This record gives sequence, C-alpha cells and structure tokens, in this order.
Amino acid sequence: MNPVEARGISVHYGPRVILSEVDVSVRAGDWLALVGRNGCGKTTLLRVLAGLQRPRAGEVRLGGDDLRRLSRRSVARRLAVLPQAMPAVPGLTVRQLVRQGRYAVRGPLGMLRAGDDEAVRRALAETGVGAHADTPVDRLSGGERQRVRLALALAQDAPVLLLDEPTTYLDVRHQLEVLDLVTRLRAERGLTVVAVLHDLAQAARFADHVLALRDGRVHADGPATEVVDSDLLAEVFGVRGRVWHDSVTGRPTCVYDAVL
Ligand SMILES: Nc1ncnc2c1ncn2[C@@H]1O[C@H](COP(=O)(O)OP(=O)(O)OP(=O)(O)O)[C@@H](O)[C@H]1O
Repeated sequence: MNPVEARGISVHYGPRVILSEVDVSVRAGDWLALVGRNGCGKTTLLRVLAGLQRPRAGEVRLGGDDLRRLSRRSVARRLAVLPQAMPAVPGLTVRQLVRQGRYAVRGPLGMLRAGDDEAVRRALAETGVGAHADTPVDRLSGGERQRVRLALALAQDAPVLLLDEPTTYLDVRHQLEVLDLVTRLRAERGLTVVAVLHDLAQAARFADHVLALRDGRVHADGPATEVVDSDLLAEVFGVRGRVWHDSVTGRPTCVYDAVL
C-alpha cells in the first residue's frame, strides 16, 4: 500500500482550471519532486495531498485509507507538512514552536507526555538547532529558520514529509544544506518525501522521481534519470538547456542556456 496515492485530482478557482485529472503515486521511502512553472499548481497539489484543500474531483488515499475519512489528527500522524511560511509570533522560542508539532498529533487540548519532549529534543538535534532551543525564532537567520521549520515538521514523527519549496530565499550553500539534511533524515528515519522544488537541476539531483505539471495536467512523471532531459526543460519551463548524466552520481545535471 503506497503511503500517498491520488487519483483524478481536479481543482478549479471559479472558471480557471488549476489542476485537471492529476494522478500521483508515491511509494514508501521514495522522494518525489513536483516541478513546473510558477503558478502551475504545485502548491495546490501539495495542499490537496495534505488534506488542507478539497479538490473538486478525485480522491487522495494515505496508506490505502480515504483521506476524507481520516481525522485531522490521524492525518498529522501520517504526514507532516513544511509550509512555505511560518506563523510569526514575536518572542516565540524555537522549542515552543517545534512543540506545536506534537500538538498537531495530540490535538489542541491534548496533554503532552514524556515521549513528546523526547520527540521535540530529537527533532531539534537532528536539524542542528538544539543550541537555539531557547532563542526566539524571529532572531534567527533564514537558513536557521528553515531548519527550525523542518524540526517542527519532524516533531510530528510522521512517516511522510511534504515540503513546499524548502529552499526558497536561501543562498546556494544553505539550499544544499537543507536538501542534504532532508536526504540524511530520509535515510535515517525511512521517510517518504514529496517536495515542491523550483529548480529542475535540484529536483534531478535529489529526488528519485519527478512529476512535472503543465497547463494543469501531468506532463511527465517517472524516475528523475529518465524524465529530466532538454525536452522537459523546453516544454515545461520554456528554457533551452543542456542535460547530461553526471559520471559520478549518474544523476541528470542541467545547464540553462536561454529563454525560448
Ligand atoms: N485561493 C485562490 N483563489 C484563486 N486563485 C488561486 C488561489 N490560490 C491559488 N490560486 C491560483 O492558482 C494557481 C496555482 O497556484 P499554486 O500556488 O498552486 O502554484 P505554484 O505552482 O505552487 O506556483 P509558484 O511556483 O509560483 O509557487 C495560481 O495561478 C494562483 O494564482
């Protein structure tokens, strides 16, 4: 049973069709990257998979169970979402924020237990922000904040991680740091990852599978090593570029040459 499966997802905003009959299938332990131009519906699809948005048509199944029949808390035990933005509460410390991940699992009136503190401690340590546990989040750098966001999602101890543009606003070093961290956590925790990524080169390097959206439909879906090529660059992003397979990693590498 796949941890995440979606069939025939359609989303409309008024007369605008954002997604049309989109299928998504993510196997346990897999990393799927959602790619496509700005505004093509990547975030919308991620929100549908997370149960944060109801599609007009289609269904999502988590581990074989219909998402519509699962409680919010039960969904939180199966998947955690790293959102594009975090609530800006002045003075809120890193530990206080990351603890919210446990409330997602327990519910707003749920009492936290000893195991919850351990889950928070582990999430802080794994993301390298333990030293900042008592620092207000608003005093951290962008790179540190992104790791705190990841810690917040990890504190849920869910087997599936949904990431919405985890590298936005980060310099190239911090982008790699976050993607390396996700790679490591995925191996250590056996996580399944679905990530919206803006950069096709990063998707090709880090993800096993790539699903490219175009005009609200799935334009390509398959192993990164097979799907990412210069045709995809041209058809999905409107960019002329070169793609070759790195001799060391075997992964596709992209260079962007010109706008088509
Ligand atoms: N609540 C809404 N009401 C109307 N239109 C919306 C709403 N939310 C999103 N849209 C539109 O739906 C389209 C898809 O948005 P979405 O955020 O899913 O795209 P995206 O591929 O994630 O974009 P980006 O790469 O720029 O983040 C966009 O054109 C957006 O303007």
